[in-house]
Amino acid sequence: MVEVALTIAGSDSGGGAGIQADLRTFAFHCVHGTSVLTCTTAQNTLGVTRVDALPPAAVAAQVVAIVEDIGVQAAKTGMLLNRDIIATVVTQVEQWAIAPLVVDPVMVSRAGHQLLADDAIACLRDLLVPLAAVVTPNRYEAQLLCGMELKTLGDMQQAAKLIHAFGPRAVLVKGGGMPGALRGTDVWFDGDRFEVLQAPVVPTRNNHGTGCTLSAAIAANFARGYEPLTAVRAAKSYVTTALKHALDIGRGNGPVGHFFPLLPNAGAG
Ligand SMILES: Nc1ncnc2c1ncn2[C@@H]1O[C@H](COP(=O)(O)OP(=O)(O)O)[C@@H](O)[C@H]1O
Ligand SMILES: Cc1ncc(COP(=O)(O)O)c(N)n1
Repeated sequence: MVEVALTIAGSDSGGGAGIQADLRTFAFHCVHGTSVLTCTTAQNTLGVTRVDALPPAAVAAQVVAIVEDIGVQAAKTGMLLNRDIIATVVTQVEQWAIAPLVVDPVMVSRAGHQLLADDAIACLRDLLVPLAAVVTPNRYEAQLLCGMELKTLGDMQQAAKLIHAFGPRAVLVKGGGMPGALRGTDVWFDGDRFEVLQAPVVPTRNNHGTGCTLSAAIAANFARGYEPLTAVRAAKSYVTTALKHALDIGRGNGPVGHFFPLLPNAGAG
């Protein structure tokens, strides 16, 4: 049997993050990737210059086309942009019982461009996050979701607990935006136990798409039947290796190297 995963996310014209990173990650994990596009971004390694939303009806129609015919074993959400798209995604996820769902609460790009409207944060938190098997905020997203500043490992743990209270089955607070050694450290909380997932810090500026890749890898591992924490550990290990083989392209933050074993001249970036 071929496992199928779904990504509901935005397009990154530069190919480093968003739908493009998700589909490469699914392919690496030998999972068939289906995709629901929410918006296009004109984007490269330096930043985002334009964002265009798809009509909510177009988002809904893509979901229907996939689930009515193909079916999915797991899904993830990425950039959802605005309240109308979030509401549409919530309706579709509930109607078709799409699960397990990984929610990557994408809000700001690596280069600081806002990817989610201010008035959509509460909507994401109250309507979509409770449907998640795992929600994966980075430092800034965690701060916006729970209203506290994250500076230490203890802060990451407290934030994970606060975000868990919004209703997801588990929370992974990611450390890519944290200072020092915490940069490679993520905190898992499932309501029962905390786990600190540590990886050595990879010294590269080519880190575009790390969060998208991580959440897509978790979804791919879910599609393959992994238990949640096992899926997350394997996904983190994949992202660390992909970061080590990041691509030194463009003048800004290059993308992680999704197909590192196949790269003839894979460098550390
Ligand atoms: N320089 C780095 N070295 C090692 N791991 C990293 C580094 N930067 C990010 N990560 C890891 O990549 C994953 C994505 O995290 P993060 O970069 O915070 O997400 P986002 O792209 O959403 O901001 C996490 O597992 C994080 O620990
Ligand atoms: C379409 C899209 N989705 C998500 C991100 C976040 O990715 P990153 O945090 O690596 O910039 C992005 N930049 N663009």
